[in-house]
Amino acid sequence: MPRLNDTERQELLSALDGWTLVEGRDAIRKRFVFDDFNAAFGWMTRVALVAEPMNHHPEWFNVYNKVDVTLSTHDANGLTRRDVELAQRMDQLAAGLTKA
Ligand SMILES: C[C@H](O)[C@H](O)[C@H]1CNC2=NC(N)=NC(=O)C2=N1
Repeated sequence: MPRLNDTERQELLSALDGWTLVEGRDAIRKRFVFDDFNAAFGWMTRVALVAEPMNHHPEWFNVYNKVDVTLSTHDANGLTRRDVELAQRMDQLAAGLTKA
């Protein structure tokens, strides 16, 4: 899986909602804030069930109602379409559950 080229970065990454580039690494990140731990962990569980068959796994850190997610493709040492796909699936699964 090739890393995103400059054109793809401009098109695909700018279309993502709330994801930002990580400094010093070719990766994107987003903080999801839920009502409580149950909502956060329920979402993480649903994401896990989507990520596993994609064979694409998030780096994430959860405290109570917050989940900090970093996406990058380790095999490519940077961002690929797989990261964009997983980011979109995460956003879909979080729709209506996250706080501003
Ligand atoms: C061997 C296995 O296919 C790889 O380690 C998979 C698993 N999950 C992965 N997840 C992510 N985020 N990037 C990868 O390159 C990756 N590779």
